Amino acid sequence: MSNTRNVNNIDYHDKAVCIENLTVKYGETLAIAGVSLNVEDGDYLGIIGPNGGGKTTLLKAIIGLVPPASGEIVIYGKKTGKTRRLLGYVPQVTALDKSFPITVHEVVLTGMLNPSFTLFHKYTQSDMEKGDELLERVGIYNLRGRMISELSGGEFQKMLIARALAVDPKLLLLDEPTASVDANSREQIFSLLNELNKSMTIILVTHDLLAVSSYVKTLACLNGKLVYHGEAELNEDVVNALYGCPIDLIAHGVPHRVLKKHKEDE
Ligand SMILES: Nc1ncnc2c1ncn2[C@@H]1O[C@H](COP(=O)(O)OP(=O)(O)OP(=O)(O)O)[C@@H](O)[C@H]1O
Repeated sequence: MSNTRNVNNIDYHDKAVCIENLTVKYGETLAIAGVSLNVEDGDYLGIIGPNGGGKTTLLKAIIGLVPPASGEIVIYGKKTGKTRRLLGYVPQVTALDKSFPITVHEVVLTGMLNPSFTLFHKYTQSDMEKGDELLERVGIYNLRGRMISELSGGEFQKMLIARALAVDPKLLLLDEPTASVDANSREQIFSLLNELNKSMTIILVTHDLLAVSSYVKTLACLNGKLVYHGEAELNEDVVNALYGCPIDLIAHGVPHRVLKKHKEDE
């Protein structure tokens, strides 16, 4: 993938994400191995898999936060490192300090900063207005002056989505945006993501298997390597390869048990 057209004559500008044979290590720990994955422009991809399966690592590699040990990633025809203005990122909330003394509006404004900003950066009036518009868009304008320590889980996630939208991304990446949110906020977040998907590609890492069939367009299953990539309806073999145990899923909006019970459960 040294240029934007490979031997198969695929134009990488047409794709949101092209990942070829990606391996990422942390020291001696192999986090993901040999992952190849193409994401179409306009897709809404869900990534699922067990704890430690490499989901967060894959997102971080796409963003350029962790370097590949081998393999290549191209985002809308650009190599990682040159894609900042294309990407919006909603990290796992556990990676953030909720006690930091900052308001909701101020957090959203930080999404507009580029890496060369100084401590004395002054936002313009249009930055301030854009911050307000983004808060309106995610439905929490009324909370603009509130300290982030005083937000519910759902409000916090909506604020992070607003911040990620500050660069007007073509690709929005979210790491478990419905973790620790109530059922009502969960619905609101998925409805917001559906709306956003009309104008941007979305990649969503989730443990929320209920969301998988109901909301996303395509699905990738990661357990160190890519076990499955395709339509958003799982079959027994894939779930078994991923989790190796019975698990509740929603298919066509109807809860059912995808795998047979373990012998000891009977
Ligand atoms: N900073 C790090 N240093 C060392 N090892 C790491 C680091 N981050 C992740 N790992 C390891 O890499 C592997 C993949 O982790 P990763 O967080 O990507 O998985 P995940 O699928 O997102 O897990 P979870 O569902 O629990 O969030 C795990 O073995 C993890 O322990």
